[in-house]
Amino acid sequence: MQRLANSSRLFLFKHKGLNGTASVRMGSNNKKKNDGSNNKKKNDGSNPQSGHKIPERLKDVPDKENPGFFESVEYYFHRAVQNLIPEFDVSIRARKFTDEDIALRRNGIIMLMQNYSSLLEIQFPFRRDSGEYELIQCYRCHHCTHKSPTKGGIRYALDVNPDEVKALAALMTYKNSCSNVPFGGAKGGIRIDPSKYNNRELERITRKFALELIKKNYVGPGIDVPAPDYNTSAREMSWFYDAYAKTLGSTNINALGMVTGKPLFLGGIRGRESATGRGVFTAAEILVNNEEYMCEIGLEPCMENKTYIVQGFGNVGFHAARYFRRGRAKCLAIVEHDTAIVPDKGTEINYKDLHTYKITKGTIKGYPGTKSAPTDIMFDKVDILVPAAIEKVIRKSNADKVQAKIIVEAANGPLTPAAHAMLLKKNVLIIPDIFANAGGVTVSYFEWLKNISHSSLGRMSFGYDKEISDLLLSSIDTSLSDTFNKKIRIQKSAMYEDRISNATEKDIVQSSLTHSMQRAGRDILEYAEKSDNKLDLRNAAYCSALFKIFKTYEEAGLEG
Ligand SMILES: NC(=O)C1=CN([C@@H]2O[C@H](COP(=O)(O)OP(=O)(O)OC[C@H]3O[C@@H](n4cnc5c(N)ncnc54)[C@H](OP(=O)(O)O)[C@@H]3O)[C@@H](O)[C@H]2O)C=CC1
Ligand SMILES: O=C(O)CCC(=O)C(=O)O
Repeated sequence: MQRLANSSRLFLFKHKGLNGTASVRMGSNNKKKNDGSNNKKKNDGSNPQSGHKIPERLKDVPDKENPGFFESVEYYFHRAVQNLIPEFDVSIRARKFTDEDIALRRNGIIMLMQNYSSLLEIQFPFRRDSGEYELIQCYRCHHCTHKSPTKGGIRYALDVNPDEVKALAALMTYKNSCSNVPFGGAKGGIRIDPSKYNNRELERITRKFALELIKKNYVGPGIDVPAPDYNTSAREMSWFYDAYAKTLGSTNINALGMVTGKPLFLGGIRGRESATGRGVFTAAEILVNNEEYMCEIGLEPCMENKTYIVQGFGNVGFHAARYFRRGRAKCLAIVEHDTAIVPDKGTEINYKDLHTYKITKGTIKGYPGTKSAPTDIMFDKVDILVPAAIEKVIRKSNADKVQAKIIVEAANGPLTPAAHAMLLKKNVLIIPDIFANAGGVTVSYFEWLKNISHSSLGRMSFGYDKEISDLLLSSIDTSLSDTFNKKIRIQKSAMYEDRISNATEKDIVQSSLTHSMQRAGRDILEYAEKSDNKLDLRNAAYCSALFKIFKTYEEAGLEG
């Protein structure tokens, strides 16, 4: 298939920002032509000709087998900034700054957008039920605070460390912006293997961590709002909330908004638990239904019968797998760290049942109607690979084994920059984390809105909407009857009747989530379209995110 992307093409596009419309040339292509070697982007997508340089310390990131997680995100950040310099400058120029000031101001904002704002490291002694003491290490990082509150999950794992939380917090800043969630970015974690603690111990650890953050005014409904992530769920969020409600939050009417992903009866929202997996599927669907993109990678533009493999059968993987099945895609394997399972020919996995099986048995191994397979089955030939476990699972040393045509990054950072570059070269379509897994934080935002407005979504409008639509139909009846001079009654379909009479919060959450993903997807594809490589959706997603953050900082002013 002829690639549409062409590195020697000039792209003139219009950006309609708050300061009006500006024409900008993107990337390196606005350079005059020479021997052709100088004015092209490099294979890794970086664009040295833009005037913005990737810092020397990050130069070898795209070659490393195991780069730092934060430096990988920084590397993607700088690649995107190289593409955005002309847009940034047009935006500043419109505010009547001198040429010298434009460069200073632009570089100042770039510095703000890249670096984290603060990183809190907490250690506290903890007495186990056995009587032994341990020192528990926890972290919370606030990345960009251009919008308040900051937002991002809390994970429990042995490899939680400062580098990881910084990277995950930065990803949250860019993810929120990419999906138009009006928050800054944050992330936190506790360095424990939760499977080694009983429930009472986990509750005490969670409450202690929460209290440390509360005492320091580091979390709160308008400051920083945690949520579930790897190895945490609604249960930990309840403990977190309760620790706040019983202390500083006892006088705060918005206390419920201090954490999201809570259980329903504690201010949670319908649809949050499945939101990340649902969003992963929606992101995939947007691309899989796009004829041009499917033509580029040689696939039919429809979800039906596409094959998929999911790595990680936790919250995100479970729901993503369920939605792919609902979209009539065909599961080839589910991969966990101890095993993989492959459905017997002609059978389909009932994911809810498999989820219960995993909770009861502690593994997916032996699930009826499936065979065990080695975990490297994830590198088999498949249309869609969904890594939904942890970061850096696809690296320089195994990227060439990947045979998938599409990778949907359900986990945060599952590909290293080296793997990303190698797979792009192989024409693999990578749907990046900051877009693909944004469903979770999007619905967390809806939960926060519900909490601070003290009303479930739709509560004040369902009855009114029904009355108005009944009135509309009866006025159409009257008008048709008058026109044709006989009694005419519009028949309501059963689906309409059901939707309008039985509307629930979940309907609003799900349709708003789909709308939000579609809008973010459109913005990303617009950036991809005007770049040198339209398959590089990561770069396009970063551009989409960074421009909005840039505008926020720019318009707020930098002197405060
Ligand atoms: N929860 C959310 O709303 C969001 C999560 N994410 C990201 O999605 C990813 C998964 O999160 P989530 O589903 O919540 O976490 P969970 O803890 O619910 O699930 C993680 C799953 O991955 C499995 N797993 C861990 N390591 C491996 C491995 N090396 N190979 C195969 N499977 C593995 C775990 O198995 P086991 O149980 O045996 O350990 C578990 O089944 C993380 O990167 C997270 O940051 C992103 C956005 C939102
Ligand atoms: O729901 C949220 O606030 C954050 C979810 C999260 O941690 C993530 O998107 O990585």
